Amino acid sequence: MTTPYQHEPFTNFQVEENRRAFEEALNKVEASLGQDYSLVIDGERISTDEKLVSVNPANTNEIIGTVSKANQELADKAIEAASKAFESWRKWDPVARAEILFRAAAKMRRRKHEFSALLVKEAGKPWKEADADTAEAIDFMEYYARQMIALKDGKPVNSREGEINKYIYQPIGVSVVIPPWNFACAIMVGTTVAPLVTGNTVLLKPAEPTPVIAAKFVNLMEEAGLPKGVLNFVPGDPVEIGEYLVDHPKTALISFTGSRAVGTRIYQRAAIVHEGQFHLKRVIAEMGGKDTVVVDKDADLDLAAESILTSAFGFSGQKCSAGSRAVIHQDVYDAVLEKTVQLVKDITVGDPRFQENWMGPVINQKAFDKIMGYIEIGKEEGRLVIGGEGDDSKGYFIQPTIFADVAPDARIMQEEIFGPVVAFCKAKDFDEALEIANNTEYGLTGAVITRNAEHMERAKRDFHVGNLYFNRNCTGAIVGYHPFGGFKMSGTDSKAGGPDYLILHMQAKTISQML
Ligand SMILES: NC(=O)c1ccc[n+]([C@@H]2O[C@H](COP(=O)([O-])OP(=O)(O)OC[C@H]3O[C@@H](n4cnc5c(N)ncnc54)[C@H](O)[C@@H]3O)[C@@H](O)[C@H]2O)c1
Ligand SMILES: N[C@@H](CCC=O)C(=O)O
Repeated sequence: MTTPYQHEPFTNFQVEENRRAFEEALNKVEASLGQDYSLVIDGERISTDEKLVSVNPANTNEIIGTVSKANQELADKAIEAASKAFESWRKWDPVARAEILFRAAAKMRRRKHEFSALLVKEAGKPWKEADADTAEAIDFMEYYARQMIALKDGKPVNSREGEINKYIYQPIGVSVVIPPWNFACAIMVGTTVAPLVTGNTVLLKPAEPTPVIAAKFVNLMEEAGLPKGVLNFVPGDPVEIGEYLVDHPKTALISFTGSRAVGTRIYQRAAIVHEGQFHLKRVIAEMGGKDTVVVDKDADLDLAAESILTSAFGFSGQKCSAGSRAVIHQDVYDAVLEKTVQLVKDITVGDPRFQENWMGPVINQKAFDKIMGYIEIGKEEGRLVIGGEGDDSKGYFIQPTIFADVAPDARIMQEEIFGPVVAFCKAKDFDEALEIANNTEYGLTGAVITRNAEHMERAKRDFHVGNLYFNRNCTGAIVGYHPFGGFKMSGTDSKAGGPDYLILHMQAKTISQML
C-alpha cells in the first residue's frame, strides 16, 4: 500500500538552517567539480577521447565536468543492450518497477540540496529555481510510480456470457529520450522514468550544456536497483548521435523535449520506415512557447505586475512557459507597465551561487547572442522601457528587459526569445486581448488576470493553450496538479505529470478468452 501522492515541498531559504545546508551542498559540489564522467552501456562504464565540456554559465572559467561522447558504433552497442534488456525488463512485475522509482525518489530526496546545488553551477539556476527543479524530478518519480501501479491490470471492459475480456497495457520497446537543458533535472528525470516504469528500456542522450547532472542521475538509478542495459547513457553530438538514434530501425519510442525546430525535424524523421523496421515509431514532442499574460481592465493591478514579472523573468525567461508577452487592456495599460517597471528595478542579477541574486545568467554564448539580437530587434519594434544591456565578460548576464507599445505581429511578439525579454501590447477590450493572445503559432501556457467571471469563462473556452492559469503567473506547473503540455506548435500535448502520460509509453492490448 503506498501513501497518496503529494508534491515535494519547496525549501524555505529564509530559514537559517536551510540556508546553511544549501551553502554546504554548494561547497561540496564545488569541491568535486572538474571530474570526468563515462558513458554507461549495459552497465559498463566506457570512456572516450571526445568529451562534452560542461561550463558554469555564470563563470565561464569554471569547468563543471567533462563527459565522454558516444559515436555511432557505441550508439549501436547501446541499442543492442537496450533491445536485449527489454526482453527481461518488460516481464518485470510493474509494482517492482515502480518500487525502483520510489527508491530512486527517496535517494534523490536525501541528496536534494546536492542535486540543486549542481543545477546552480551547471545550469545557472538561482537557488529557488534549482530547488523547484529537483523537487519536480522527485515528484515525477513518485507520481509515475503510483500511476504505473494503478495501470498495472489495465482498464475494465465488458465481458459477456461465455467470454472473458481484458484490456491491458504493455511496453513498446527501446526508447530514445532527448531532454532540454533548462529543466536539466526535472524534465531529464521525468522523460526517462516514464518509459522505464512502463517496461521500456532507454537510451538517454542528455542536452549538451547539462550532461553532468544526467550522469549523476544515471548512477542514482543504478544504486536504486535498475538492472544493466535498462538505462543506457549516451551523451554526444545532437546531429551525429541524436539523429542516428531517432532514425534507428530498432527505436520504438522517441521522447523529445526542446525547440520547435528540432522537434518538428525529429517528428518528420521518425515517420520514415527504415529497412528492418517492423513498427511505426511513437513520438512525444514537447516544444517551445510564446506565452501571454492577459490583464483585464478590472484586474488587481499589483497582482498583474507581479504575475508578469515572475512569468517573464523567472530563470531569466528560459522556460517554455515564460510569459514573454503581456497583453493589457488600454484602461490599465500605463498603470500596469509602471508597476512592473518598479518591480523590475529591484531584480538582482548576478552569479546564482549567491542567494541574493534573483536572476542568474543565460545558458551559453549562443543564447546570449540570440537574445541580444532580439533586444536590437525590439528597439526597432517597440519602446525600450528598462534593461536592454548584456555582459558576457565573465558569464552570460542580461538585464531584465521590457519593451512597451509593441504591435501584435512584431517579431518579439511572435518568436520564442528564451531570455529575459517581455513585450507589452495594448488591447482595446478583452476580446481583442484574447485574439492577440491566440495569434501565435504556439499554444503552451497563458495567464489571465481578471475579476470578471464571464471573461474567465470566455478564456476557458477560447484561449487556445494547453495550460491556462487565472490570477497568477503562467509558469511553475506542479506534477499531479497541473499536467503540462501544449497545443499547436508547442507539441503533442502529452501532459507530463498527468494521468494520461504513461499510456503514451505503452500499447493497449485487448484479450478475449472463450470459456
Ligand atoms: N514544452 C515543454 O515541455 C518544454 C520544456 C522545456 C523546454 N522546452 C523548449 O526547449 C527549448 C530549449 O531547450 P534546448 O535549447 O535544449 O532545445 P533544443 O531543441 O536545442 O535541444 C533539445 C534536445 O534536442 C537535442 N537535439 C538537438 N538537435 C538535434 C537533432 N538534430 N536530432 C536529435 N536531437 C537533437 C539536444 O541535444 C537536446 O538534447 C525551448 O524552445 C523551450 O521552449 C519545451
Ligand atoms: N513545466 C515548466 C516549464 C517547462 C519548460 O521549460 C513550467 O510550468 O513552468
